[in-house]
Amino acid sequence: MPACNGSTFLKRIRKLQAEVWIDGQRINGNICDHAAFKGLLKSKAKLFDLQMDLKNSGFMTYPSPLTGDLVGTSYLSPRSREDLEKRRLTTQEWAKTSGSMMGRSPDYINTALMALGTAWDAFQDKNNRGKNLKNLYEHARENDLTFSHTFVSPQVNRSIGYYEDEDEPLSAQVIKEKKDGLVIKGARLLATQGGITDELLVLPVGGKFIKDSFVYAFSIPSNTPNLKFICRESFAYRDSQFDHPLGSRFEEMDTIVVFDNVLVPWERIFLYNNYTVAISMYKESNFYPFLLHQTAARQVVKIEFLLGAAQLLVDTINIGEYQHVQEKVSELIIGLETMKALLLSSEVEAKEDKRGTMIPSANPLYAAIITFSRLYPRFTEIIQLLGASGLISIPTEQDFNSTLKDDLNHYLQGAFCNGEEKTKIFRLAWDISTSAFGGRQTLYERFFFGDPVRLSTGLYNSYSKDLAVNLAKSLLDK
Ligand SMILES: Cc1cc2nc3c(=O)[nH]c(=O)nc-3n(C[C@H](O)[C@H](O)[C@H](O)COP(=O)(O)OP(=O)(O)OC[C@H]3O[C@@H](n4cnc5c(N)ncnc54)[C@H](O)[C@@H]3O)c2cc1C
Repeated sequence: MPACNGSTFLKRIRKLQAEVWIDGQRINGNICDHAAFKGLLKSKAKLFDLQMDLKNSGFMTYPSPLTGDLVGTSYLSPRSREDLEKRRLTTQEWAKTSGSMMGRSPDYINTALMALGTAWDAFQDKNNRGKNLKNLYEHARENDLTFSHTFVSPQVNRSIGYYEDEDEPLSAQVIKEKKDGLVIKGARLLATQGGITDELLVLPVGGKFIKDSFVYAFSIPSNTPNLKFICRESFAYRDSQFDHPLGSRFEEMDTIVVFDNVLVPWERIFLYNNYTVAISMYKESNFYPFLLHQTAARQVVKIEFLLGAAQLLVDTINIGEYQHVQEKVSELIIGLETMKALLLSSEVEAKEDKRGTMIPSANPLYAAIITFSRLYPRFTEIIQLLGASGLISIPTEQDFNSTLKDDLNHYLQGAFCNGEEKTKIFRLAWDISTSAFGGRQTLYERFFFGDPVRLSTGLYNSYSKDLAVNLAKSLLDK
């Protein structure tokens, strides 16, 4: 089955029956109907329907190089700037359905698989691990699979000198080699959407003190025996779209992943005990530029959404004449235009690599992700500063369906609308900026791509500063 629609996707997830725990209980039955997941899964299903919509078929799908059947563009290995544009448009078309509140729409990890799978030869060894990766990429693309992923070890002790040396494994590690595969025991953080995607992609954790038993990468079905996903508290705590316009539809859930002696078949492993590959794999596959290109495309839509929400607040209580309000909204406009410029510049400066893959330029994309991790918390703050107490005077749908309706419509009216219309807008702004769902979004945009401090260090170390230094030097003695 190539590119699929929403109902095929939901059928697969329903059948999966992965071991997912929430509030101390293992989920039995249809996870697609569970209060914590049903909103998100319905929203994800709509993404698949959108890609199958004929009016989008020009850019959201392309003919598979294996079969000629249409497959999803997020799997497209770009050969030209036009391909990069197609990838960007696909991401943005999906992002618009949620105002980019679904950070893990399937295109995120599909992009990772595309990058790794295109460079499969770099993983090839006498055990055919590169071929395993190629098979994984093709299998995912041809079946339109969805993935969650993990590459962070438990946050136990992050000091520079810490070296895990416990009898009982903490970070997931290889504890046994068997005839049919590797046995993994221990935990990994933090798989967003863990247990509700077809597969879990497990990538090596970074760090200087990496042990042999940590040098592995594989993908396994989410329902692999002894693989547990432990959920945090759900932020989809009300069904009502009026009450929780975002949380009720786009709450993605984050999970701790526990490998309780999980057997990973050899054919699923594309890296094991090979430091050379572990160190070079991200650079060799252009993993980061591709993931950042998807990320920046999504984040552009997110700022646009926040800008729209901020302007709705301004209009609703008619505060647009104040200069500081104009300045605050302008901050969003400047952020949007900056992110758009960085994204497009990554495409203009794209270059072909030795495999003929068109690689977006990394520097503008690093600048974008680091900038965005600072902008986003400021933008949610601006929404709070503009909305003020209106963000908390937000009665529920039930209130508006009760005898209170007339009072609420009258006393909560806005400059040009009744109380119910105003509450709808302010509930949206509250769910962006102030609810538990909104708080998690802010944390997500700060950290999901890694610690922004260390990302800046990476940029400092990789950025060629010679031209700038020479320019400064040239002016020293004039
Ligand atoms: C909502 C959310 C969803 C996420 N989803 C996923 C997912 O699906 N898959 C996944 O793999 N990961 C996911 N992550 C995890 C993300 O990759 C990490 O948050 C990120 O890499 C930072 O690691 P950490 O959280 O362990 O923070 P830590 O590394 O523990 O950092 C904590 C603090 O210590 C400082 N610090 C620690 N070590 C150093 C150092 N060496 N140098 C300088 N400062 C240091 C940091 O700057 C920070 O202030 C998610 C995170 C969030 C918040």
